[in-house]
Amino acid sequence: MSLIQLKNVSKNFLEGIPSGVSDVNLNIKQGEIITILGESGCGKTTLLKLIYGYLVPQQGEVLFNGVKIKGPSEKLIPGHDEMKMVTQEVTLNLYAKVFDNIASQLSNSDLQAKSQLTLQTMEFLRIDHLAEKKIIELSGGEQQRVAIARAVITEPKVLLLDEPFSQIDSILKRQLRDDIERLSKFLKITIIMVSHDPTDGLALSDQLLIVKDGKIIRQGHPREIYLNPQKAYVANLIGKANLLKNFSFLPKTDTDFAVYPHQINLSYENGMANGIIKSTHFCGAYQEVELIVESKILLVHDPQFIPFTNGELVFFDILYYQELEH
Ligand SMILES: Nc1ncnc2c1ncn2[C@@H]1O[C@H](COP(=O)(O)OP(=O)(O)OP(=O)(O)O)[C@@H](O)[C@H]1O
Repeated sequence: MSLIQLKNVSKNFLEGIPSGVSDVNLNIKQGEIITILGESGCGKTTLLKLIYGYLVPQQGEVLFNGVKIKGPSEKLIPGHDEMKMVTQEVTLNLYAKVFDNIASQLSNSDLQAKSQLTLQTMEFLRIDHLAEKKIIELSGGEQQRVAIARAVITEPKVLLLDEPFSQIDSILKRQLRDDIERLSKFLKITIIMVSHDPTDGLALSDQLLIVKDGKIIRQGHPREIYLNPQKAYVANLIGKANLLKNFSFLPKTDTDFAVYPHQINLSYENGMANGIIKSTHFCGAYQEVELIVESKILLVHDPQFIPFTNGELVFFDILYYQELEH
């Protein structure tokens, strides 16, 4: 059975103009990690707030364990009791210590147990060394972990994270990804997060939800969606894919194709077609090359770091591509 169900849920902020989300159907099982992906303004945060009970749908219903979720006007403190939401805004007490910020979520009925659980939670999120520091003295990434610790100390069934990776560098990202996985695995918390960076979602999630213009247009395992994106929007969102349409080197067909930048091979010697180098940028594991082909730009990831010069003629081969649906 689903832990959370959205049935034909719509929330429109502006009458007559599409905004928010419309006609969303969704089932989330306990213990899953879900990532909501989509371009800016497509309705990701609105979806999260509807699940939490911060917003009330104009149509349809949101159920938790089969029971309709109450909206903010029906509750003293808005938000479902068995869920916790961590947003990008700092909701911590900036001038209080880390320990106190986290412990404040627990009652004072057993002070020893309160202290012990706070310590355990800090250890789990690897912030115990920060216990005596004030929030204002922490980096954005450290504050993020404190906010998560504060959210999970009361053992919610669901943790909603709005852009958890937005403030942190790539090393901390790995650690936070690992923490999120451990929260899901060991504490069995269902995690629903919003991200604009597809790599976070691809690495972590049991399910990706791809949102466009307020609608879930695709839902499934990251691997399945990556290998068969079906739509240009999806392919571009999750892998910066090039849309292959009306190129002379393609077979004459009505079908459009998407090709990820690493699926194009560049060479000076030969290839299926040629193009002109527009730019190259070093990106660490590869160089990102913009290639002008028949007046359009193809984005290519070249792991060989061929020392191309702008304006040069080069050949390319497409190693593999994905067929798109109409
Ligand atoms: N309180 C509100 N009043 C009016 N319009 C709103 C409100 N909240 C959101 N919207 C509009 O609804 C749409 C979806 O907003 P939402 O914040 O859910 O998008 P998002 O996908 O999370 O965007 P981003 O990635 O930029 O945070 C946007 O067009 C936004 O302007």
